[in-house]
Amino acid sequence: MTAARTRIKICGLTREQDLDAAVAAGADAVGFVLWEKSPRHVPIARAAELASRLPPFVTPVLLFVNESPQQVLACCERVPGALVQFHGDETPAQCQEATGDGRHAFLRAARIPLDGSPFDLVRFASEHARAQAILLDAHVEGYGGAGKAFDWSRLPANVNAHLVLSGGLTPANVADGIVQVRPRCRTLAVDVSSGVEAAKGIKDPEKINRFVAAVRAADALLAKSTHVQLSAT
Ligand SMILES: O=C(O)c1ccccc1N[C@@H]1O[C@H](COP(=O)(O)O)[C@@H](O)[C@H]1O
Repeated sequence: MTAARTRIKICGLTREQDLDAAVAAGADAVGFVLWEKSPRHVPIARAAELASRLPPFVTPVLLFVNESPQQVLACCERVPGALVQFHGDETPAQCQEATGDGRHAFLRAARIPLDGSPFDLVRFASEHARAQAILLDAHVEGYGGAGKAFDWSRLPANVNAHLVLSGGLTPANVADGIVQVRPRCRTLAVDVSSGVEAAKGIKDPEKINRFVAAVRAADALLAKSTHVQLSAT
């Protein structure tokens, strides 16, 4: 399946005006970083307050790094309809326990080496088969949100999973990322934090708009090429 609309997640929100800008631009999901060591950290009460502004069909995502299952579950109770993002070293069993045995859907981040050393994504996706999607980020110190892109061309040709491409995406490179990664997976979403910021935790509405426009342009390009391929058969 290559012609579906690319879903968009804007992550690391800390302010009402940034959340509103993401929604107005057409984001499908917005992320709140609950890991205390992040410069974008928000306490759960603040995440819940921001999430309460969301209109229907925009999903709040709660990002954790190696958090206890009890705490993850308690946070999910505070944000109805939240999707969980595990961005640390969580095992499949820990993800399962922390989401109440499947009560809450979750994304599992795969951290792809930047130095070209091998990473078995097909195996990782199969080990984390209960994840709604596998989120791809660059392997960086501090777990994520570093604005670093890995080499997309090294991904396997066929990953039987829904993927979320992240790590160093910007309005300038996201279309290339979509064109390279979409054909390799079941469906593709993109996730951005640093690339639409004015400063850490502070988003730039103009960058958000340009990011969303670039995603839509890539979608249009792919739809056109799929149409050309279908007409030729
Ligand atoms: O945003 C953070 O500070 C963060 C901290 C720890 C783990 C993940 C974090 N952010 C996520 O990292 C990816 C890539 O972000 P970027 O666009 O390269 O800045 C994305 O999923 C963020 O949600």
